[in-house]
Amino acid sequence: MSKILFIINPVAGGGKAKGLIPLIKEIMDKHEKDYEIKLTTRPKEAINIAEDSVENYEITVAVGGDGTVNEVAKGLINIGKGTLGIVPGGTGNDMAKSLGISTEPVKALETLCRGLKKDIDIGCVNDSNFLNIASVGFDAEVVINNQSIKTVIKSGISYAVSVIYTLLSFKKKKVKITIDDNIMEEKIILLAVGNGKYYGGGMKILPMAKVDDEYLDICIVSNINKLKLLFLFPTIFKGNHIKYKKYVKMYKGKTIKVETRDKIYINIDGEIAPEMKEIVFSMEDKKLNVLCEEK
Ligand SMILES: Nc1ncnc2c1ncn2[C@@H]1O[C@H](COP(=O)(O)OP(=O)(O)OP(=O)(O)O)[C@@H](O)[C@H]1O
Repeated sequence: MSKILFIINPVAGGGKAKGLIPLIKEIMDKHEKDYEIKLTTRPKEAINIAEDSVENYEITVAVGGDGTVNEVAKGLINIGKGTLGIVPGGTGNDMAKSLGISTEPVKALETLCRGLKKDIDIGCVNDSNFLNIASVGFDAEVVINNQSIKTVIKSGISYAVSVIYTLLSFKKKKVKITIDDNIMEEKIILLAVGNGKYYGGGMKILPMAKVDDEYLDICIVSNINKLKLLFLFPTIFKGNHIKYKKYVKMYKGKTIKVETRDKIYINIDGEIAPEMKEIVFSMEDKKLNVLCEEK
């Protein structure tokens, strides 16, 4: 029988992940699973726990939000072994959504017990890996602005305030984009590249993306004024922005290069990387094995 390790981030979702411990025990005992639970004590510790666990546990489950999933995945990718499971317990659970894993903990735990696995693609952006989405432009600045805004506004409204603030202060970025052999010059609002569909807490920015198709999906938003952007923004939640072809262009590719003289930041699975002038998105040769809802 596969041994399962649950790595729980006790602060994820404001304590929601930690509150799932009784449910995890109940469902694992019901299915007579051989499992263990470990709690992280500090940021990034999940990477080391995952690295150390692969020899003894076939399945390592991240219980938390996207930050916890990324850390556990990083540990497994570093060692090149093991299977990742996810029980969503964070405020943002975009990776789970991109994999079709339910954000309802009972369903997510049943998915684990069913044991369906698939190998998913691993994205690469300069020297970093990403599983879900890496992006430049508007949304990266929203994340940066939200870091200071949320110190003043401590509720969920801080993100909406940050979107409006960024909309007012944002300057379009002049970039040269090369998607495989296709070169274009654009003044972009944003460019998102990914394996998964969802980011930013449930926005379906790449509706056609498949985590295992060995292609990166690309969304470029350009040629749009701020007022129209304000109306376009809510359509991203359901993936309807792709209908507005004058402003939103969708591509698939293997290698995407972005060059600019402007100041741009990258949002890599929700973490902001320092400013860069040249960004190359590509696909790793290796894959990550995950427990999922369907093959
Ligand atoms: N014991 C701990 N104490 C404090 N921080 C921790 C601990 N364990 C993990 N972390 C950090 O908590 C952060 C948030 O985790 P995660 O994204 O899973 O939760 P979240 O509630 O969805 O967060 P967010 O509000 O950022 O979306 C991660 O950056 C992780 O490194």
